[in-house]
Amino acid sequence: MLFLARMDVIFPESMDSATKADFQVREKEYSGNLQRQGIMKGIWRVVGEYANYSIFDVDGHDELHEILSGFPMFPYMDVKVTPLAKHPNATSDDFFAG
Ligand SMILES: O=C(O)CC1=CCC(=O)O1
Repeated sequence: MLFLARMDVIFPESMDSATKADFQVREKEYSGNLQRQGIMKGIWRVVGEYANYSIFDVDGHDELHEILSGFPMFPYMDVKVTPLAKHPNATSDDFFAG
C-alpha cells in the first residue's frame, strides 16, 4: 500500500545548533535505511519550507505508524498522511509492481 506523507519539522527556538545537527545526522541514517529497503520510495523537499513529501510502500497503517514514529525527529514533526490508490489514467505501474 502506498502512502504520501508530508512532514513539517518544527524545532523549538531554544534548541541549539549542535542538537539540530545531531538530529539531522540520525534522521539521514534512518531515512537512508528505509530508502535502501525500498520502504521509502522517495523524498522531496517542499520549496522554501523545512518540510518534505515522502512516499512509503508498506503493508498497512500500523506499519506506517511504526515507521513514522521511529524517525528521530518525530517528536518535532507535524505529519499528514494521504493514502494513495492507482489512478485509472496512470500509464505506469511502477510503484504498484512491488
Ligand atoms: O525534511 C527533513 O529534513 C526531515 C526528514 C524527515 C525524513 C527525512 O529523511 O528527513
